Amino acid sequence: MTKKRVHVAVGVIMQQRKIFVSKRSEHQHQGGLWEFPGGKVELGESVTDALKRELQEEVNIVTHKSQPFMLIEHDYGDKQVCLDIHLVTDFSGEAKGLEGQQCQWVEVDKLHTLDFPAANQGIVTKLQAEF
Ligand SMILES: Nc1nc2c([nH]c(=O)n2[C@H]2C[C@H](O)[C@@H](COP(=O)(O)OP(=O)(O)OP(=O)(O)O)O2)c(=O)[nH]1
Ligand SMILES: [Mg+2]
Repeated sequence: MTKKRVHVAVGVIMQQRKIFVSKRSEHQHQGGLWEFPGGKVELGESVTDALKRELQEEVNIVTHKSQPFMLIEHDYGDKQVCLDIHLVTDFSGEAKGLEGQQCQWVEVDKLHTLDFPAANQGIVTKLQAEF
């Protein structure tokens, strides 16, 4: 059986050494864990466009500037993900959860204290090494 493989645009929204994270709802894949907002890249859509669309839909911000940060391939067993992670360095609007999800700004130094999906370990390590 071929496993589902999804390409996900993920945004690390950073402002003054703090990063905006949201909690995945219990019924979602990897539910109840913290995440960097984002979602699936749709057919025919660029990663940048997907990122912009997802961040607007999920956390209310309009992305003005983003740059590629890292790419992570991870196999959860039931699902294979390719996380296309981008740093969002310029945006407008107040970041807040538009889908009822819990959200918070967290200091880079404290990221490791939150529970993230396994695929995110590398992101946390790289962010703490670089910022
Ligand atoms: N957005 C996001 N997804 C992550 C992270 N880490 C991680 O393993 N994932 C996985 C969980 C999901 O399997 C997948 C993202 O799918 P999603 O549920 O956000 O997709 P979506 O926003 O398009 O939502 P939907 O179509 O399912 O309603 O990537 C992360 O930091 N952020
Ligand atoms: Mg999403």
